[in-house]
Amino acid sequence: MAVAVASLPTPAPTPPPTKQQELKKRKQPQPPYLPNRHDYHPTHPSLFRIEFGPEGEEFGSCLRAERAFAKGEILCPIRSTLPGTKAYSSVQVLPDPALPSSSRAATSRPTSFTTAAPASTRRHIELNSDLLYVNHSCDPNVVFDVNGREAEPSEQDERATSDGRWRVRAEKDIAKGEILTFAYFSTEWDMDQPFHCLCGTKRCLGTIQGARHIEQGVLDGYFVNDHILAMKALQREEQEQQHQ
Ligand SMILES: C[S@@+](CC[C@H](N)C(=O)[O-])C[C@H]1O[C@@H](n2cnc3c(N)ncnc32)[C@H](O)[C@@H]1O
Repeated sequence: MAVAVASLPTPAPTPPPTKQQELKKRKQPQPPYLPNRHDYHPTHPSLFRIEFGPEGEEFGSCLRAERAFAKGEILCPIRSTLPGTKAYSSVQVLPDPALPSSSRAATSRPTSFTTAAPASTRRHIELNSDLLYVNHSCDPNVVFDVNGREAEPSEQDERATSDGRWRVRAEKDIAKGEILTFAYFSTEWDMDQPFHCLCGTKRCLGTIQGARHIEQGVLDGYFVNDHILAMKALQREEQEQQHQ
């Protein structure tokens, strides 16, 4: 039976979705490392473990320290990573192609999580471990130092300190049970999925979009990786040229 359209109440206009709602609706690509909360085997059991958020709540999980760490201590090398593409789950380790072609500059960008780019040319990597669950904070307690090169898989010592190898380092004294956080803009130039930061610290910068959107003076207060510093220098040069 046909419904008389004129008899239907006029629907209230629907407000346009907020950016946050848009992001939530967007289908997330699945990172290669996705632990099963019901059968979880920590990748670094003596160092940290995932605290899973409420089931069904996207991004509600975090990583907690399993023991105390002293400021400056290496928590672990970053190794056994996989090639990635720009995504909420990946970490940028080389500059963007349009930006300075330093000796570490990459070739073309990988197009999927599993694209087999040689390690020396990967611009984004998937951590492929519980480190994926380190949230962002504007006052972080660890740094992801991805200067140099990936730590060797053969390194047996979880806390190897060899220079020039990627590692996670304590930025402050960390107590057992503390949530581990790093500043995402210390690795990311222009993030795939900006988000409204909920770190709740006095230093909170609000929306986190990557280093491209942060003043150098603010970045000066943080550990920032070389590829970000290089891109920041080029950005300044370009801005100066535009003002001439
Ligand atoms: C690599 S995941 C980190 C783990 C994530 N919490 C989870 O449960 O899968 C990165 C995403 O976590 C969320 N996130 C991380 N730090 C955050 C923060 N300080 N405030 C709000 N959301 C955050 C964002 O959605 C971000 O895109």
